[in-house]
Amino acid sequence: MDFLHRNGVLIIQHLQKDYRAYYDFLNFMSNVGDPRNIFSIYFPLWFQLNQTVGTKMIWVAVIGDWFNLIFKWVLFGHRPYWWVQETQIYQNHSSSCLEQFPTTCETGPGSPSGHAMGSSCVWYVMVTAALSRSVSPMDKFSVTRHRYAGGRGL
Ligand SMILES: O=P(O)(O)OC[C@H]1O[C@@H](O)[C@H](O)[C@@H](O)[C@@H]1O
Repeated sequence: MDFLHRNGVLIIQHLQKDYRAYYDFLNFMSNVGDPRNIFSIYFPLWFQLNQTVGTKMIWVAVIGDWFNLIFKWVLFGHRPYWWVQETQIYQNHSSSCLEQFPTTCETGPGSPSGHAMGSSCVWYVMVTAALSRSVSPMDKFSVTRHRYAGGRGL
């Protein structure tokens, strides 16, 4: 497991150092996808616009959270932010310093990340809903054009 955590820390450091310029964008994406928005914003909003998408949203929240809870019980994983402080593998106090953010200050088991699971589900439902809304008018147009061309024997 130490191998996995050590590489996780390296990846976090790489992201925190080399992608600092994208901080605002990544933070925005993370906040928009925050699963807590499902109940207060996305479900009521999407249910008015499209009941199927609204229902999908609520199922994603319930099933996703349930799976995350089960996985957390089974894996009971460390969080990188406390693992770097406690592990003995870094010699002479050379442990890495990781920057913390309000969303990473959690006290429960860290693996798998509920935020990552929830956000990807939220983004998946919203992007597929947006794509199907934008693709449908084009499909209707091409079907109409095909029929028109067929009717004229073209
Ligand atoms: O399991 P993680 O990654 O710490 O994320 C859990 C947290 O994810 C956040 O997105 C939710 O708003 C919190 O309610 C939740 O506790």
